[in-house]
Amino acid sequence: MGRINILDASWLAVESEETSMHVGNLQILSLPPNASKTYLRDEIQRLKTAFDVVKPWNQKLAYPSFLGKLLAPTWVEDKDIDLDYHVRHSALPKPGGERELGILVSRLHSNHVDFKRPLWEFHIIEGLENNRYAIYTKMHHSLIDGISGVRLLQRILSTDPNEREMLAPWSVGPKKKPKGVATGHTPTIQDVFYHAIDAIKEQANNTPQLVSALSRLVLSGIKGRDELAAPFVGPQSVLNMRVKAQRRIATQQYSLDRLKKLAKDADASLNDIVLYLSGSALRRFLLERDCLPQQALTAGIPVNIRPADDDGTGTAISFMISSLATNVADPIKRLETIKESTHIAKEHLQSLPRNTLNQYTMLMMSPYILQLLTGLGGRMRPAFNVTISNVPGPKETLYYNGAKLEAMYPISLIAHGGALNITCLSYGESLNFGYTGCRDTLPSMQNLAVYSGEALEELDALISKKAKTGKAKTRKAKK
Ligand SMILES: CCCCC/C=C\C/C=C\CCCCCCCC(=O)SCCNC(=O)CCNC(=O)[C@H](O)C(C)(C)COP(=O)(O)OP(=O)(O)OC[C@H]1O[C@@H](n2cnc3c(N)ncnc32)[C@H](O)[C@@H]1OP(=O)(O)O
Ligand SMILES: CCCCCCCCCCCCCCCCO
Repeated sequence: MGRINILDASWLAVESEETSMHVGNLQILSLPPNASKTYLRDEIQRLKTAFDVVKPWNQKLAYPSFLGKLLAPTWVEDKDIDLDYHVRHSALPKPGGERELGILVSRLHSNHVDFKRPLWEFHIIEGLENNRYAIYTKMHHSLIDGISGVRLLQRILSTDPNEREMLAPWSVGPKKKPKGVATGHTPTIQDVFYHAIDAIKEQANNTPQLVSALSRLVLSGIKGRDELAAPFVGPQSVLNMRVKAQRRIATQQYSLDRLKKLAKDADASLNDIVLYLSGSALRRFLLERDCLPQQALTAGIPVNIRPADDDGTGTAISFMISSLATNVADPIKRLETIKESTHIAKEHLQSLPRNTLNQYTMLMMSPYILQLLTGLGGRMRPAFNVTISNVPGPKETLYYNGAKLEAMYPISLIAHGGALNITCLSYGESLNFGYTGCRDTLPSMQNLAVYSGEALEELDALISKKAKTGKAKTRKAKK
């Protein structure tokens, strides 16, 4: 892997005692038919003694020199990885339901990874009712994002329920690269300089487009000149103070087909529906606490900028910003406002050439990164009020050594000035929401999940009614 890219380096830079920058994945599996009593213990033993450990699982950080430390660390291979440390076995207290699992995973997600070792942990959790168990995997965001995570997962798991003797997750290599493609190398000090020079050269070549896109963002923020939601224009809210180290997680599952049908009927994108459900739940949640800002909350939405054929690691995301229309009481008008806002944000992002997206992202996010580095995060206007991320996951049912993957939920990160992250990840027929929040800011965060379910019922009913009224009017007009 060697040189670390600027986006990945940013996640490392803003890591702090209160803001760990790892992400996670919670999977629920059913035990294979006829699993022995020692199935999980045996499985863990097998995983801990895996012979090969490949990227990204064997990568640890190194600071090649004093100068390297100033610029960025590099990735080196840990040739003596201690799997007994990384692979953990836990059990749930009775009755071993979703509640007990949520409490345990909230605690596991609150702990930092060890920065002297490869930046991941793998937990097998037994004692989940109805013959099931769970896997919680944690990895630093500098090594993985939602899209690379899904691609990795698809290589590890199988669509064949009868496949056995499967490799440990950390032994599954990337797909073979075509000949002639450069692979990672041991980093040298020159790499650090070349990295900086490349970045400056690339930036100079693309300056006109970048300046134009950033000016539009800045002007829309200052003058409210167009409907493009800009960073640092969202209102202050209880979600945008400083956060503490402990996390709380909540989950929610919906039928993907139901949401897609609703999106079609409402002439919206699936992502608009995700934003609508999250914004509507937040509106109700904050209204009940008498702290809904008058101005609409904004969402920071990670956008995948990874090429379709890339199965590498690290981060390849940009951000767009959309209004959540939390100041609009009428549900249909709220959805229309969100649709308009995401339409403009997408068109803005698409106006940029692909090779400028990393620089654009860094320039857009750097004031926030600076806030975080200088301790001002959560003490000034937030970059956006809440992060809402939508990750397309595997469509097929997946298995590991005969154990069926029943469900999986994304668990993400938060930072000062943004106490809540909502990420959804599809799997098969379902869209699975993971809420990650600051434990102290959001004591009743599960309500957000409940309210988003109720917002869905309400919108479903309104859109069906609208469709029926429309049809009735057409029939009448025909007569
Ligand atoms: C046992 C071994 C264990 C090992 C575990 C190893 C690794 C862990 C595994 C997984 C890790 C997950 C960890 C989660 C970490 C979270 C951290 C992050 O969040 S990083 C940021 C990630 N986010 C992204 O990269 C964003 C990606 N999304 C996009 O870019 C989106 O496209 C969008 C910009 C948000 C929205 O785009 P658009 O407006 O164009 O979307 P539409 O709604 O119009 O959709 C277009 C098209 O796609 C379909 N769609 C949309 N969303 C989904 C979805 N979630 N699932 C399925 N399909 C989806 C939609 O229906 C449209 O389709 P069609 O055109 O056919 O109608
Ligand atoms: C890709 C740019 C890197 C930005 C670096 C750190 C800023 C921290 C912001 C945290 C809020 C965003 C969380 C998004 C998580 C999903 O990717």
